[in-house]
Amino acid sequence: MSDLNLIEFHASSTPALSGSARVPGDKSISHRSIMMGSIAEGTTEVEGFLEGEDALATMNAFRALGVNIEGPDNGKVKVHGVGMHGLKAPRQVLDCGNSGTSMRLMSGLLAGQDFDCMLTGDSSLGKRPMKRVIDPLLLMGARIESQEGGRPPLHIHGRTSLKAIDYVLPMASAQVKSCVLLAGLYAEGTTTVTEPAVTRDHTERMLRGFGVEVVTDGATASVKGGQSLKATKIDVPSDISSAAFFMVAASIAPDADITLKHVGLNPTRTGVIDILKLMGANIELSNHAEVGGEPVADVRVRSAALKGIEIPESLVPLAIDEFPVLFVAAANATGRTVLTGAEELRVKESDRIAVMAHGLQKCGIDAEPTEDGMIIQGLGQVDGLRYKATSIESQGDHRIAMSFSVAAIRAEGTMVIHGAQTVDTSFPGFVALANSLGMKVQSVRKG
Ligand SMILES: O=C(O)C1=C[C@@H](OP(=O)(O)O)[C@@H](O)[C@H](O)C1
Ligand SMILES: C=C(OP(=O)(O)O)C(=O)O
Repeated sequence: MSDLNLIEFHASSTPALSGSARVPGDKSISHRSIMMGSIAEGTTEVEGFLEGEDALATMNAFRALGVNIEGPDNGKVKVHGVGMHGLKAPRQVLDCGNSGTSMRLMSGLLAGQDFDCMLTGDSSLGKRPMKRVIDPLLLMGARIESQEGGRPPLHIHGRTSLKAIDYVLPMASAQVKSCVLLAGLYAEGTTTVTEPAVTRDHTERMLRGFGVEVVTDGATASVKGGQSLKATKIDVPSDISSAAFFMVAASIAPDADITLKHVGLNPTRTGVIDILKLMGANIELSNHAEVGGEPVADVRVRSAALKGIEIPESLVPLAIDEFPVLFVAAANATGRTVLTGAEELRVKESDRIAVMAHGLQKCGIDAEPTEDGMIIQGLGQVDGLRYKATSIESQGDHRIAMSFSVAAIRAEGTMVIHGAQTVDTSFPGFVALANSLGMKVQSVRKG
């Protein structure tokens, strides 16, 4: 489905953005609420669950594993946990759709079950590397078969005797860290993961919320096998990765003042705010609170004269999903923006370096892809429209479709974005919300 052109976005420029909005729930936390709720004892109640295709793929997979899950109903979900050893062999292949998080985290959780299962996904997921989770799981004693080069589908053979490992992650990946920690719950001994740079820590936080002891010490997280999870309540904050589109939109629009409500501000996710502030963005936080172990706040963003910067590499994993839209910010900044140390962008739903550079070049922007990043010569704060609108292929990647909808704010003409149905993976209702803030995005059904 991801390769088809079922929906086109027609996006055009707008001078002003105003109002306030609450973007949907955090995708990473929504996935984890289903996974941990399923293996917990008791009923976990979730609020603010993201009803996007990725999180729904995780939900359907756990239903196929015998878990009774009620909802989603306006973001409310009830997961009737079956306990650590209550999952059942699925009768069908588990379809992870477009979602790397589903496949990588579920691999860890399923490696220690006493049944076999198959994990598959769409054509975008079919190209993504799974060797990064297979390698540590094999070290733990799991039995997993994959396609050539460690690609999906994955065949996970039941194995109830995993052994704990001390694993140093070869790349900064919260998905791999989480996969190993979830497998560690089923292993004999204490499993330790060390990361080369700070990555999102929702798994560690949520495991603690379910009563599991997770020991963290600097770059290392450890979990002892054989612990059980106790059901809890989870309030999912708004997804900062979805809010990021409007942070950039309001920064580059000539006359903008918007507020994004109840945004998750876990410090392992706030790189986008730090980077935009370094570029000169006008961002203010208020109403700080904590929900279910995760910090949240309202984020007010006003127009600003952005300037190009060298993005500090330490911020890369903390903003990993926001680079497509940060490239749009850079295109509208004065001077050169340089991103390095971001080779992980090449193995997301699309090669986000190649696809974004190509699209920006089609708009007439000087964007030079490098092996691990991009160099963008921003067009700066000239009045009026900055570059030309063009036609963009989403390449099965929601963040590409939404980033070019934002780029249209400063483009001359109508940006036509093909295959835009992919935004439903992470941001159902994107078009309505964007238009409510003053953006001009039309969703056109094809065929
Ligand atoms: O753990 C998670 O929920 C995620 C981790 C990141 O992936 P990597 O672990 O591959 O960096 C991110 O890109 C993805 O959208 C969600
Ligand atoms: C990379 C992403 O997700 P996933 O890896 O779960 O497909 C994303 O949402 O940008």
